[in-house]
Amino acid sequence: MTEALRVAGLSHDWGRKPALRDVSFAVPEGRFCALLGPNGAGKSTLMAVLTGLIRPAPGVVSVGGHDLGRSPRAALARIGVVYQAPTYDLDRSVFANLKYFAALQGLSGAEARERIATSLARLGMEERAGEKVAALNGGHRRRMEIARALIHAPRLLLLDEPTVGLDAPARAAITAHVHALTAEGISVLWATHLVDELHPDDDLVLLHQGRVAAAGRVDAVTGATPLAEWFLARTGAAA
Ligand SMILES: Nc1ncnc2c1ncn2[C@@H]1O[C@H](COP(=O)(O)OP(=O)(O)OP(=O)(O)O)[C@@H](O)[C@H]1O
Repeated sequence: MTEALRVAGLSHDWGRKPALRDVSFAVPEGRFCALLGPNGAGKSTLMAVLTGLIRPAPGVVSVGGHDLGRSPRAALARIGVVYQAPTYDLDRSVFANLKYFAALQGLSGAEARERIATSLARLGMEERAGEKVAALNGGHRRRMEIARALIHAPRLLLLDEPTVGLDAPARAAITAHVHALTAEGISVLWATHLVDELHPDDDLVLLHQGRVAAAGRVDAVTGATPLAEWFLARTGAAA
């Protein structure tokens, strides 16, 4: 199977504090991979490396066959990112927010409009294009950010705890929308500490104290044990 992402032997220290230790895993094309870990496990640090904020050494991170350390531009062009902290202009419309991002990607005119419409439709947000972001609820704001991350047609979508602060129905809707993207061949790496966001046939990378503590298909790695119980037993964290 072709790989959308490969991480091989990644370590990172914040000063003298180790945050990631020899992290290795792969996300095949068209798969939803949950990066599951309790607070402080290293999820955001890993996302910072994958999005180029911390540059990895050559040979450590490969995106669709492009080495992030050697060819960051080619690697990053294949990635869409939804950061943990929201980033949008509240006083402008959904369309205007996406148009601004499209322009940053070098897209304009009819092509930009078409990409914006397609991206919003994927998240069930086409009806809201003309609404001011300030008028949207938290779930719709997040869906707008996910649509925005898809405008440049990335093959890999990275999301860092995208449902933080949302109520249960909004979390369920966003989780379902992002799972559905894999049917189009988009690969997803979804950082979370909430086990109910994972499906049994998803891939899972369990990060604990900066190390990969388990990896594989959710149902295969957990066996007969409920995921919440399995997670608690391995990390001591409440799910
Ligand atoms: N900018 C930073 N400077 C110093 N230490 C940091 C920085 N960012 C993270 N750390 C430390 O690195 C470790 C991993 O943190 P990280 O934020 O990557 O974990 P996380 O799994 O994303 O946790 P959370 O779910 O709380 O966001 C923690 O010990 C944290 O204190």
